[in-house]
Amino acid sequence: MTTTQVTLVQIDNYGPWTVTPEPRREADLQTLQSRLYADISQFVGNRGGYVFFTRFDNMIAITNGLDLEDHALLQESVGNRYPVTLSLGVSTNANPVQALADATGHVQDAGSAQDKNRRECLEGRVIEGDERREDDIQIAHFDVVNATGQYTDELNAFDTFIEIEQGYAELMRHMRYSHDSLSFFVGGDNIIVVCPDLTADDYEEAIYHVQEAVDVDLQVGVGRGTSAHDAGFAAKHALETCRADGTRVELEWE
Ligand SMILES: Nc1nc2c(ncn2[C@@H]2O[C@H](COP(=O)(O)OP(=O)(O)OP(=O)(O)O)[C@@H](O)[C@H]2O)c(=O)[nH]1
Repeated sequence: MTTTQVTLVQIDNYGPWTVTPEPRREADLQTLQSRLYADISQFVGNRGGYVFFTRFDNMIAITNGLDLEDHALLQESVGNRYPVTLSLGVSTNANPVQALADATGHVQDAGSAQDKNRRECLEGRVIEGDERREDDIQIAHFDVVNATGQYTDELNAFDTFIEIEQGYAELMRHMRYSHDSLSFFVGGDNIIVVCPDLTADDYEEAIYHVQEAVDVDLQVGVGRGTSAHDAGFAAKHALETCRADGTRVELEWE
């Protein structure tokens, strides 16, 4: 059974900061947000985790393998180098949506996202080292079948973007409400989904749903592992099997 450890990363009091003493240049905010994301991705990734940029002011990380000291070090390092600070909430659950809900609750209980007195809160619990198992994380790596031939080489870049985003929007809602899973667009035509113990039939059903709803054709490789990296890497290999064999769903462990 999966045990996903999820960390909500929230920039403290960011909204007011972006307009104090007057609105800041948008390009500077975009640069700050993408550099901060890159730094957090490197920190978490070096420890086997994944972080997804989501809204940039709130990011969601899969942190199996990171303990509370790691989280505190991330806060200290960002606080030393950026004009903003981070609050972190951590939780674990077999259901990734529930883990994220609990992690979010920890941060919300510490104060509003726009409370100037809430800074660098770190709340929650992590999986202890001796409780870690090989099937703690299940990750599905989806991509659009032949996105290059269907869209990239055919449509203008914005119309391609609309098609890919439509597929993402439909998949993310379906996986959230029908399969307790968290889906994240990661670039190109790729979507990484953090799942509980789903079966091949569940993935077939999701692909069929997206096809019917928005006419976007997906394939998926699924992997398991102790960390997000292990599971995600196995998922990438399974996706290569889809590409080689022309199949739509491949589970790395079957
Ligand atoms: N984040 C991420 N992006 C990827 C990955 N693989 C491919 N991409 C992106 O997806 C785009 C399209 O590449 P592919 O998915 O290989 O191309 P395709 O035309 O859909 O071909 P098939 O997937 O073989 O059907 C690339 O330009 C990259 O931006 C990956 O593992 N991770």
